[in-house]
Amino acid sequence: MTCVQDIFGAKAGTDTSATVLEWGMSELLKNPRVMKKLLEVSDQKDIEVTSTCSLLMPRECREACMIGGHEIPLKTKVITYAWALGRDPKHWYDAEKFILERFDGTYFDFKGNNFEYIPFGEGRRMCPGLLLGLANVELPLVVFLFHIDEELPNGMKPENFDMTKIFGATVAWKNYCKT
Ligand code: HEM
Repeated sequence: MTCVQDIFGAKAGTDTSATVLEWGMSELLKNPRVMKKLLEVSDQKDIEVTSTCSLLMPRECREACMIGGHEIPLKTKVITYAWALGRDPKHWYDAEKFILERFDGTYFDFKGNNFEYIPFGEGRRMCPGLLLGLANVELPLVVFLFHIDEELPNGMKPENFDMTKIFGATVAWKNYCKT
């Protein structure tokens, strides 16, 4: 059962938005092409950015079933690995690259209808904070876009921008404190 502590204390409502925001800003700094394009379109339409930052979604089987040829008994705990789904080359070209245009003209949404991309989970236990989470991310990101210099400081090159990750329930920046 979800409780108030889950929302405000135990990070579901805070770490998630902060993580998406951090990675969104980092990806934009690392990919000047995307940043430039977003700046161009930002006057014309709303900007929508989501990302898979909660990686592991546990479920318990209500009935025995088969998954990928494996028999899964009743009450087995199964964990959906959202990170791997979002990078599966069966569904995504150049999956490791930050290409926002990949969603142009596709039917994908992020509301749990397409299992290839489930940043907010899916089904009855999907994220109840979806709308607040979007606002938490989109508003600061737009402010960031309007105020950021397109170039990195101190002659730093986008290709040297360190994006090393640490995997847990969310993805953290490994070298967060290093400059
Ligand atoms: C961009 C921001 C956010 C992302 C990417 C995100 C993502 C997720 C994901 C993937 C899950 C697991 C869903 C599943 O198991 O199917 C989840 C659950 C949850 N999220 Fe979020 N979330 C975000 C923001 C928020 C906010 C702002 C709140 C509350 C204010 C919130 C509250 C919760 C709660 C309470 C759950 C547990 C739901 C349950 O177990 O029934 N989330 N979130």
